[in-house]
Amino acid sequence: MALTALTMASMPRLRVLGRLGCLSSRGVSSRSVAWTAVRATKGHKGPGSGPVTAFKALLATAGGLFMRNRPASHRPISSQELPNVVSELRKQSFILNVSQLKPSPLIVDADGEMHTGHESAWESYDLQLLISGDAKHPFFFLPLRVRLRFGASQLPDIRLGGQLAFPLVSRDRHPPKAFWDRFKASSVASKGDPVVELLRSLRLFLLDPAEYLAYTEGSPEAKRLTTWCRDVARLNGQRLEVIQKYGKLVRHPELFDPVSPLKKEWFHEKIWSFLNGGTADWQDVLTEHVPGEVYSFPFFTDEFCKTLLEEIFNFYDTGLPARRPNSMNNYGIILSDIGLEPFIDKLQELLQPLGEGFFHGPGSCWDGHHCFIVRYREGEDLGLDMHTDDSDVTFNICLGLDFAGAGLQFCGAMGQADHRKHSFTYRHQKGHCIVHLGRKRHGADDITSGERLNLILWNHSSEFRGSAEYQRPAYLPEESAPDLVCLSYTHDRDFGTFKDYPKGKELFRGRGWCPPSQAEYPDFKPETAGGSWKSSL
Ligand SMILES: O=C(O)CCC(=O)C(=O)O
Ligand SMILES: [Fe+2]
Repeated sequence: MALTALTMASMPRLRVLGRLGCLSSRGVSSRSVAWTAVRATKGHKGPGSGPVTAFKALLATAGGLFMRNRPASHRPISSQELPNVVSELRKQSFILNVSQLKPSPLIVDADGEMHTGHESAWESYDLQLLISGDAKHPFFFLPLRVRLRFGASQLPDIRLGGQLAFPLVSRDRHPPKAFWDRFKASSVASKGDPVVELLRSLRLFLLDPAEYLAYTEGSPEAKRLTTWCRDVARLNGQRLEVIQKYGKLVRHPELFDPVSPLKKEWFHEKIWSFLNGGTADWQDVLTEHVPGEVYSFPFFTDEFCKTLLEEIFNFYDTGLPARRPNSMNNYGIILSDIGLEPFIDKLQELLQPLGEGFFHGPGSCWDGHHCFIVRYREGEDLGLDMHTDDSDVTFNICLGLDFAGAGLQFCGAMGQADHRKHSFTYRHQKGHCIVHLGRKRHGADDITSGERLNLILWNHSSEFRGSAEYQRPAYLPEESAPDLVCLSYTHDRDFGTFKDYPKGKELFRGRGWCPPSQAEYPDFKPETAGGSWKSSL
């Protein structure tokens, strides 16, 4: 009862979050959106108010199910039925975990506008599940995260989490039309509990799409599917071989368990309590460095940093091959490539309320991630050029070791007039996490001594990526020449106008794209082919 009352009382504030989120797709920067959203709750002095309440509301479950009435033709699963659906799902042995039902934090409509579940035409609720794979399957051997969204249509919308290593599943994470057609045509759709049957069928489809879809042998669809399955198996082959080999050599097996929850003792007490419904004010737990844009907080304990580093060094010692996290990083490793995908899933789930609270839109409904270790030391990578991340929201956690230098420089957000204006320098501290939007320009100064390893978690939201804000972002002209610290030799067209290229990076000259021509500042001068513009005078 108390939970329902609290949730209901907080809903007008949630609507504020949502509406501002929509405005942002019409040009108001998401930075003012997130900050206003948090600030909007501040002046209100009544009980159960303030940012913590806003967070709690976001965390709250839909125990009370305050759905609006719908016309009968549009209510195949009524609000009264939803709790039964959830309890049926909880009884299924192939479903390893079922979350609480909660109002959809973000809905992107056909025009790309963003809404909350409470603003959409039909109230909408989300449920997260973990469905089991098959230990002997060539690629579906780890459990898979699935999000069900119950809304206006007869069956819930489905989005798949994880690595998307499945044939026929597109980048927006929806099962293909062929799956839905087959399911609706099959007799199981009308038997038993339709949602349980839907998930059972989804699992069968993911395990063996050819068998499930039963295309006529030799037909064009059957041939296309065979090729697709072969490509997926080939692309995943080496990754899975490494995971299986490393599975026998791991140092800390508890990190690899797909189902057991994260342990409280791995995390700093305050952030653990805050993320798990504690009563602390967010300002007591987080430091806001750039209003609405960059926050940090103590996250992993020193002991857990040590545990993670032991695992990482243990992997390096095996000599097993590892893909590099991205083109700018030569010594890191991708954590899902060594079998830590379930650990990252759990980390992402733990951190989701922070994304939702601070970055409505890019911080909502995360269903994908790219998580990796970056490593800097003498003779290897020393620092990282200015860049934006291919992430909606990034968490960056320092694991150690001892080092000096390595300031993390922040500039503006891509597409904003201050994109290349310096905003803040962060000093990494062991166990602390810094969080920012992926589109915020940042880069790491060179390490001057010692060795640094950080865990970087890039979060992706396929829901947000369907929005106009993501698909058709505004790109405003820069107001004036960039700050020197914000220049990127990899990306900028005027790097050589202001600076000499670092040794070994000269090949980037003339390859930059930033700023695009329509966003040049007054008196913009692109670099010349041979050297800096100044030296060619
Ligand atoms: O080294 C750092 O702290 C920053 C790393 C980073 O921004 C990245 O890998 O995308
Ligand atoms: Fe980055």
